[in-house]
Amino acid sequence: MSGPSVVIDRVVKKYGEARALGDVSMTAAAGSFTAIVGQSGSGKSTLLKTINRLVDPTRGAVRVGGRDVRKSDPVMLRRSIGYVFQNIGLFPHMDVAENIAIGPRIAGGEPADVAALLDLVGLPADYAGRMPGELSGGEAQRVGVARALAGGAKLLLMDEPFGALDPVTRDALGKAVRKLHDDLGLTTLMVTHDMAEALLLADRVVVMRKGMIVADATPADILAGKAGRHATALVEVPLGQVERLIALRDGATA
Ligand SMILES: Nc1ncnc2c1ncn2[C@@H]1O[C@H](COP(=O)(O)OP(=O)(O)OP(=O)(O)O)[C@@H](O)[C@H]1O
Repeated sequence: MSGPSVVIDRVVKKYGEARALGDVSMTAAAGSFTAIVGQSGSGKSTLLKTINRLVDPTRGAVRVGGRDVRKSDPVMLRRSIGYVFQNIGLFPHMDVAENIAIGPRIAGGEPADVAALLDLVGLPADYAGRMPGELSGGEAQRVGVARALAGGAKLLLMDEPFGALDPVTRDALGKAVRKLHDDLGLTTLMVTHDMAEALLLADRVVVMRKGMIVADATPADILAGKAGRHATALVEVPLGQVERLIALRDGATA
């Protein structure tokens, strides 16, 4: 069974007079991988947080699996939704196993299968006994993903999950998360600043600007320039870099 669909239906979020989201609508199909990109302050994190009720919209509705999230208790809702963010915030005084298992333990549900979860995120079983201070940034993010999935969540929200990592680790972790998404049949929404990462990992890319969605298209359509000028402008940056690198390589080998 795949993860639930997510529907954002004409959502507005105001902080006082400031409008972080203005009449935003989108649908993430069950089992899809959606990337949300856009400049700093465009509303990406706010949009993601309306799904697990860390933010309640001023107007509009959010539905997960067809159910309005306002009908769910926020704590129960968050237990059913995995959430990974930058600098994941592992508990420093607990070892990796305890960090992964904390959600199900507090909820009083089935204990987490720590060994299976470590395997799922590509960490050796003996990492269970390590303390967070003994992990690299990439390893800590892997533990964060394991913790997010420990309660059996089929919906995964990720907010700049690889933001603090070097490009090689970032690429490896991106591929690992995409594989996990496919193997477990998750629905995944990932906020990222990085258009190249979004294009390479997601089925669909949503571009935000000033609290609005200005493009919503497949990577192929965005790369073909069919998704409007804002999306095209964001693609030109990585494509331009690739072209310059290739020219540099060809110049060096000529
Ligand atoms: N709790 C809050 N109180 C007041 N304003 C807020 C709050 N959270 C976000 N904002 C404002 O809402 C707007 C959107 O913020 P948001 O964090 O969603 O953007 P973002 O696209 O995720 O940015 P970044 O990429 O920098 O994380 C910004 O102008 C921000 O200052």
